[in-house]
Amino acid sequence: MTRRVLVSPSLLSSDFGRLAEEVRAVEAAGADWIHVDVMDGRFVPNITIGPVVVEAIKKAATRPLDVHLMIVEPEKYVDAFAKAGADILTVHVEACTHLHRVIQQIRHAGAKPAVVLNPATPLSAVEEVLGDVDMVLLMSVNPGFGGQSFIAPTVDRVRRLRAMMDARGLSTDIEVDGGINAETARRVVDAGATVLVAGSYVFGSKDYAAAIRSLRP
Ligand SMILES: O=C(CO)[C@H](O)[C@H](O)COP(=O)(O)O
Ligand SMILES: [Fe+2]
Repeated sequence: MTRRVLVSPSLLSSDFGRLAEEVRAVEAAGADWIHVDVMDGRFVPNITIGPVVVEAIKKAATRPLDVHLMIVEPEKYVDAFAKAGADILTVHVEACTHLHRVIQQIRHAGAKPAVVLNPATPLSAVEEVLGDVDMVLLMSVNPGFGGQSFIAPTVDRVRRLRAMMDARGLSTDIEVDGGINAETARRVVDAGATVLVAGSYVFGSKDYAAAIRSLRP
């Protein structure tokens, strides 16, 4: 089956001093979504941005904002990020004591809920909520930094997650984040991924449009 594949460039590797320009540049280069990495220095050993900056990105963007929350107690901030303009809000299952409740909270706040798994978290952690989310994100690096190498067993995890969805008659998006380039993109798309996050590969290239094009099947 041929599925549509979306590219969501991660602003983590963009020039933060020219954030609005970078957003406009990747959109002109063909980005489908804009991936925004929120880190709190607790869930991951790095700190990035909060709702105020997401609001500024929203003003520059015309494409959906795909906001990846790498924070503890996400339920405290979901409403603020939705209000700031997040279209898709993704929470780590490892950070949620009441995952189902947080998913409901995201939908109630007007955003599309998604859940994300670290590379070592079993797929069974999302099994009970597969019917409640718009997307499942599989991390293909340990979260916290851009520019890391793709963790190869992710390909088989994508394949098994797609089979779990197929068995339930679901065509939910599977996003992959970390170490995505033209070669790893092809492997995860063949396994059933439908959304590709790419930070250093896109923003580290001289030609954003060529980089984005090379990720598509
Ligand atoms: O969530 C992330 C890191 O935690 C980033 O989205 C990811 O690392 C993208 O960067 P790259 O494509 O350079 O690996
Ligand atoms: Fe991310």
